[in-house]
Amino acid sequence: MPSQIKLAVIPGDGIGPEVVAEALKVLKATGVDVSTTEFPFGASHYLESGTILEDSDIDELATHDAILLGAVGGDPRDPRLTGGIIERGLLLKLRFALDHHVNLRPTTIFPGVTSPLANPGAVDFVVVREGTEGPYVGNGGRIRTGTPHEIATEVSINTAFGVERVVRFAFAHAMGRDRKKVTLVHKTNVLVHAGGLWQSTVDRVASEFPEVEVDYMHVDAATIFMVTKPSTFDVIVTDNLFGDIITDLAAAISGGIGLAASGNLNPSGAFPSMFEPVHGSAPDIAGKQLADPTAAILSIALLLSQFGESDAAARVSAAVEADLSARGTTARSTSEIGSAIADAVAQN
Ligand SMILES: NC(=O)C1=CN([C@@H]2O[C@H](COP(=O)(O)OP(=O)(O)OC[C@H]3O[C@@H](n4cnc5c(N)ncnc54)[C@H](O)[C@@H]3O)[C@@H](O)[C@H]2O)C=CC1
Ligand SMILES: CC(C)CC(=O)C(=O)O
Ligand SMILES: [Mg+2]
Repeated sequence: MPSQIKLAVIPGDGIGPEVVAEALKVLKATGVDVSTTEFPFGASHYLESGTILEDSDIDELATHDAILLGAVGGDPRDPRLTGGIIERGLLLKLRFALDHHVNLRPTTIFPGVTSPLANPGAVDFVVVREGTEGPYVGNGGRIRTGTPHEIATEVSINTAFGVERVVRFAFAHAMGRDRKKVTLVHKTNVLVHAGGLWQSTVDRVASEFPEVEVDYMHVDAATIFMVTKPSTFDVIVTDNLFGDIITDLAAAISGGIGLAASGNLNPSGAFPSMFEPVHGSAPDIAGKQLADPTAAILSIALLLSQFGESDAAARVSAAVEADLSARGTTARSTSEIGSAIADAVAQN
């Protein structure tokens, strides 16, 4: 573990800078020795400079111990930003280049938080989403464009190597949890090729983890059980696309997208891991101090845990829990929430 954590900070677009500012307040309040370097990448930087993320930028980011990212994605009405040019050229490019093959997304209902579910029961699961493969790799194309016979493909990539390493991570992660259960979420009844690889990999890896209970659920059914009986899940392992979709649902059932933290992990440590809220740049509320910074702040707790700073991580989580319990109905700005949590961390 480094004596000082060198953190690269990419505030990004929309509410990204607003929530990152609060996350950094809280990080500072922990007293952990962290140096921060801010990078301007995002939609505005692209519109000003014409570049999104150069290879040299990645090299520079890779000299850091970790990355904190707010969110990226510019004004959806701007024709220069269509096709997710920033999301793909910045966020996905970074995840791929820095080999963030584990996208860890914990889901829990904190005390005092109201879930929209009628009977939430116990909600405490973590989604282990594959982060470097699936249909997000850009393997596709369009032919006969502009004709009624246009063909578009978006081919999902699933390698034995890529699937096995994330499945292994999920089982190892389950071993550190009370319930020790892994559920593969996929669509093996239709996506038989990719699904077959995922299922056979889970079966093989499972034999090395006899203490772990293994389950399978089709992704459509998983969306039912996440709402009707979320206690079904402990560790979910799934591909990049399904993981993206079900973690927004997971965020919603646990009290809101503004509470959902994530880590894009490179477990080998060869590259810096990247911590970010699950949400996007939320252009509908950007610039108004309406965003909940809790997800970004909880991403700091994940970051601190990753660096063995378990005491500081626990102080951040405890301060968030206390703040959530006391929220009531009084509206507070992004900055007011961040300052309250930072003050609580500093006092503990
Ligand atoms: N990791 C990233 O950088 C991500 C970027 N995006 C990008 O963000 C842009 C907007 O995407 P959307 O699909 O609208 O998803 P979004 O997550 O930005 O917003 C969905 C809804 O949740 C609300 N919301 C999001 N974060 C919130 C917070 N912290 N507090 C309170 N409310 C919050 C928004 O106001 C909006 O109503 C797009 O350009 C998209 O591609 C989307 C998801 C992840
Ligand atoms: C914007 C996408 C590239 C990513 C996303 O929605 C996510 O990682 O949750
Ligand atoms: Mg998403």
